[in-house]
Amino acid sequence: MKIALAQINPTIGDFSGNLKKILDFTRRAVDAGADLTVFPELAVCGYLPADFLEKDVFIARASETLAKIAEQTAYTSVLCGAVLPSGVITGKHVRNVAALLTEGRVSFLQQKMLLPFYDVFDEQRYFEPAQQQTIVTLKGQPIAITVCEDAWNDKLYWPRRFYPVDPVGELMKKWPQQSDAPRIILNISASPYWKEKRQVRSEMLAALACRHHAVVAMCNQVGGNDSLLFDGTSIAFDPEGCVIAQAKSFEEDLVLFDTADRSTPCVPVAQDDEVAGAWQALVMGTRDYVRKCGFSKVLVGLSGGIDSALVAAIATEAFGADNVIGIGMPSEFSSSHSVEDARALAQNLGIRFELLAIREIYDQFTKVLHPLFQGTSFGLAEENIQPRIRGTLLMALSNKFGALVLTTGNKSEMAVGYCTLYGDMVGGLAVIGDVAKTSVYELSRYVNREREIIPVATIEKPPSAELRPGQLDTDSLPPYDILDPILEAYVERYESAEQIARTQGVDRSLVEQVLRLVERSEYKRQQAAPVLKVTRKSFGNGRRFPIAVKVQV
Ligand SMILES: Nc1ncnc2c1ncn2[C@@H]1O[C@H](COP(=O)(O)OP(=O)(O)OC[C@H]2O[C@@H]([n+]3cccc(C(=O)O)c3)[C@H](O)[C@@H]2O)[C@@H](O)[C@H]1O
Ligand SMILES: Nc1ncnc2c1ncn2[C@@H]1O[C@H](COP(=O)(O)OP(=O)(O)OP(=O)(O)O)[C@@H](O)[C@H]1O
Ligand SMILES: NC(=O)CC[C@H](N)C(=O)O
Repeated sequence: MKIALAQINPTIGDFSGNLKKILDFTRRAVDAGADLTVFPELAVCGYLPADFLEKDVFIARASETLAKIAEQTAYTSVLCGAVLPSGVITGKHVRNVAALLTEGRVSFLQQKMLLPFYDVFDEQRYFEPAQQQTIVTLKGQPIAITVCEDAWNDKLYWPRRFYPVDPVGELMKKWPQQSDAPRIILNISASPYWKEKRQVRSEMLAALACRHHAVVAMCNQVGGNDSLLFDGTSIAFDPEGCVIAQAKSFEEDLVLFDTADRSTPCVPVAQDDEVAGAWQALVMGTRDYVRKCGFSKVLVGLSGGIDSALVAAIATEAFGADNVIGIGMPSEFSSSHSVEDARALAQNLGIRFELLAIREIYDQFTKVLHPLFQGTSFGLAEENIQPRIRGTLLMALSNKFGALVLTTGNKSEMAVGYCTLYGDMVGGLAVIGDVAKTSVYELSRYVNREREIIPVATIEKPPSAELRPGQLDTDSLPPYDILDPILEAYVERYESAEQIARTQGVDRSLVEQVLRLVERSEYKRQQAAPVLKVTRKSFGNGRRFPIAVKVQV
């Protein structure tokens, strides 16, 4: 049997657009000789529509779309992720299903059994889990069908946690004894990216193929949906765990393999450069967020610093130089180099660069506030007026010209609250909000791999918010090479202060000071723009903490 993995980028709720994509890919797959074309989990409506799943009209449209796909692909067989009413009265009124479409109708449904509920996943909120798994036969070939998490109950992914049931094991027990056809496990997925995820995923699926002596093929969604970035990287393994087909990462793709063909040379799993991967993920996520929200142009405040430089480089790769505008807004505390460095970056990227003066506005603010502020000394209140003026100007430009403002804060700053609410936190998308400052440097060197795009001066100058004379980030924070490992251990791995101090050889009081900053700035993160997720644990709805707390770190 020839199977095609159709790795598509659906838009959540765009039933007609997703239908068109599914029909186009099916036609292309059949033209290439496919007997069965496989689409990702929830391909009909995109992953995850969240509370839209609670609206009857949404489910009705999803059901109608699935019926249209069946009708219009009657000339072949399709396996497609869909959502359907559950028909069971348990309080969860929908099912996450893999629908097999043959001869113009839904001929078989495999409902998802394991509903992930950790990190960014919240499927138990919506879906009715399957009670059982069934082997289906297509053209005389038995097939085991699973939906994403159903194949993930594996210690390679979860060193400490397992579900009590194993859908794949259950399916294999039901495999027809008399059949000498190859064992086939198909998995339709919406498996989001984080660094190293592709490695974990392919090791896990290869292990599954060997354990059950089966061909294992996974078709993954690609594209960005808000914070979630799907890398695609759909893949098929033979029963020895050799790769027999692999789709591209971060773009739509269609790959075919023959389940019985043992002549295909075993290709090694493509080795992924994680810095390049994160770059591609950020470009794709920025492009998809902005375009799926109906924008085509973006604005970035360019300070001459590295964060805004990296965000502008990502935006230029995503939209082309003509659609990115850099705005310089120096204040009296900006270094003389900041405008030169910002201008040099804009020139290297080929983007438009405009300067707006904030000095007079700042003076007006302080004049108006003077009667109330008099007798107090210059401090945070005055400092923060500057980013707030910049934020107001960027939003005015956004309103006038319909370009989305990109937020430039990195994960380290967001972790400790080193950013001004309603100031430099303005914007629709926190492009590098899951990139620690040390990784910002890594990515910037990657941007400059062939020629200097981000000026060397920008990379080499010590980080500074330039809100008061001679200010440096290190006045308030430990150096980033000490800060970032502490933050990673606390934010991503939930290690304790004692554990961090011991394993990193850092003074316990310094660790506690940093952890207190993290806890104290949760209110800022809950008001921040959505963050593109590129690590195992990012800020956003996969990391939920209350604000009004009194906790000991
Ligand atoms: N629990 C809570 N829930 C809701 N709101 C809460 C709150 N606690 C404080 N607040 C509010 O937040 C205010 C304090 O926050 P905010 O006004 O942002 O100001 P704040 O955090 O005090 O100051 C901003 C810090 O970020 C640094 N910064 C600013 C800009 C850029 C960069 C950079 O390097 O990129 C760094 C700056 O040097 C300074 O250290 C309080 O005055 C209060 O109104
Ligand atoms: N002079 C400026 N002109 C334009 N935008 C600015 C200026 N200063 C700050 N910004 C905007 O505010 C963001 C926060 O900048 P800030 O200088 O406080 O430190 P940062 O977080 O280290 O960022 P960067 O590395 O981009 O300077 C910048 O990324 C930029 O988008
Ligand atoms: N959609 C899903 O079931 C995704 C869960 C899976 N463990 C993943 O991260 O890829």
